[in-house]
Amino acid sequence: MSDKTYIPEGEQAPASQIGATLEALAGTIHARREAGEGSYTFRLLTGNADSPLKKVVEESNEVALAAKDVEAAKIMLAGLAGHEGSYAGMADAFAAKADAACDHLRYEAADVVYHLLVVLERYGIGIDEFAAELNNRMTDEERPQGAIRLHEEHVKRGK
Ligand SMILES: N=c1c2ncn([C@@H]3O[C@H](COP(=O)(O)OP(=O)(O)OP(=O)(O)O)[C@@H](O)[C@H]3O)c2ncn1[C@@H]1O[C@H](COP(=O)(O)O)[C@@H](O)[C@H]1O
Repeated sequence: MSDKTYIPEGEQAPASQIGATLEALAGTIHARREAGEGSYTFRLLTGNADSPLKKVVEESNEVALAAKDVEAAKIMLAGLAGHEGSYAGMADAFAAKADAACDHLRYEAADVVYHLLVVLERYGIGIDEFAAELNNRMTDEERPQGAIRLHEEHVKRGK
């Protein structure tokens, strides 16, 4: 746990699926600091600083394009509304396109998260400290019990 963060006294840290997944991935990425040139993650962590940053930008762009593909398929589907009987084949095809585009969106989103975690690791920001950043933005009603927080002096409030 980073010394910039804390869990309020008397609260238990929560357990969750996405938490376990992100923690395992962040742990793997951290361990790759010692892996050597054969590891893609090692190369991103130790090579040219621009490489992982470019990947975050590139993969974020892929997320946007994938989402636009979902939108396009949905627009085509909506255009057929009320005429599905006459264009049943087309409606099925656009529905399948939208579904495949959602799969692609999820895939690219995972690429963004992986590369983002690599960037955070490169600059020594652990997964808990990142979680604390998100937790600090939540209202007391939204935030899970025991969620880790940032100490006040590390809270940034934007420019
Ligand atoms: N989660 C990932 C992960 N996600 C994406 N990538 C890599 O990121 C790169 C993305 O490159 P590309 O731009 O070619 O993207 P693409 O996905 O092929 O296609 P597009 O995004 O262009 O559509 C590929 O080389 C992927 O293998 C990842 N590489 C590693 N991991 C995790 O990190 C661990 C350690 O990896 P290594 O260091 O390579 O052993 C792995 O076991 C995984 O758990």
